[in-house]
Amino acid sequence: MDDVIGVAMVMDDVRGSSEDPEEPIVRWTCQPMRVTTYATFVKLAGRSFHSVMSTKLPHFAEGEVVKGFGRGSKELGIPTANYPESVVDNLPKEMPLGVYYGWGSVDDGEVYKMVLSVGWNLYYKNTKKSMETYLMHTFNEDFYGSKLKVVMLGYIRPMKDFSSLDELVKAIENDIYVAKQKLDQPENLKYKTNNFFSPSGGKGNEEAETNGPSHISR
Ligand SMILES: Cc1cc2nc3c(=O)[nH]c(=O)nc-3n(C[C@H](O)[C@H](O)[C@H](O)COP(=O)(O)O)c2cc1C
Ligand SMILES: Nc1ncnc2c1ncn2[C@@H]1O[C@H](COP(=O)(O)OP(=O)(O)O)[C@@H](O)[C@H]1O
Repeated sequence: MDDVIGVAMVMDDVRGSSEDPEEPIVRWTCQPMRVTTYATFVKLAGRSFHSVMSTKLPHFAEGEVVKGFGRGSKELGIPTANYPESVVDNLPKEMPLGVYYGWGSVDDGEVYKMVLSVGWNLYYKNTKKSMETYLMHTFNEDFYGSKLKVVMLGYIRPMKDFSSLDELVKAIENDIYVAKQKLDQPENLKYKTNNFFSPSGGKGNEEAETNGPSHISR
């Protein structure tokens, strides 16, 4: 097997297989992966992630803003507008959980830069998947019940479990910094004026046709 140089991390369920009460319930093990060169391994791993992203982004979503867990503004100083389950359920299953950047608008108003998390909020041990958007604008009041439109354009990082709230806030602040830079790039800037954000409500796909498939959840 001299052509096996890749290693895949595999999660094993080891419940009941050990006398040791300290033994974790699951254990990560390394298993060989058959590839001929290191370059192929890197290419395959990178390509599978990239190919998912390039077929799923841009992702256009639209829905009513609903109440979340009431922790965003109070604890973090970063309010996040939550989508209802119907919109979350419409996300393509293959789309990785994590933090995305893009553009967003409320009730067909101005279009702002945004960061959005998709996941289970590991820090809070949530059991329900959520989609939470922070729009980079200071609003005079809450907008529960309003229509939130977003286009997700790029992926920043996976969701993480932090040991303190301070670390979570710092990570989100860094996401905002990254998003601001990315969204100023011409290939992302052009989505700010996409027909999707007009009151007549294009699907967003018109512009995306040149960039590959896109998906909308309403
Ligand atoms: C850009 C961004 C990144 C986030 N990253 C994480 C993360 O890595 N881990 C995590 O547990 N929660 C993360 N969150 C979710 C926050 O924990 C969440 O916004 C907070 O729990 C408020 O929830 P609520 O608005 O439903 O009350 C992120 C949220 C945003 C907007
Ligand atoms: N810049 C903003 N981005 C997102 N939501 C905002 C913003 N400013 C005000 N809000 C309001 O704050 C709400 C989120 O507050 P938050 O404390 O996270 O509560 P919840 O847990 O109910 O989502 C949003 O639903 C929205 O009405």
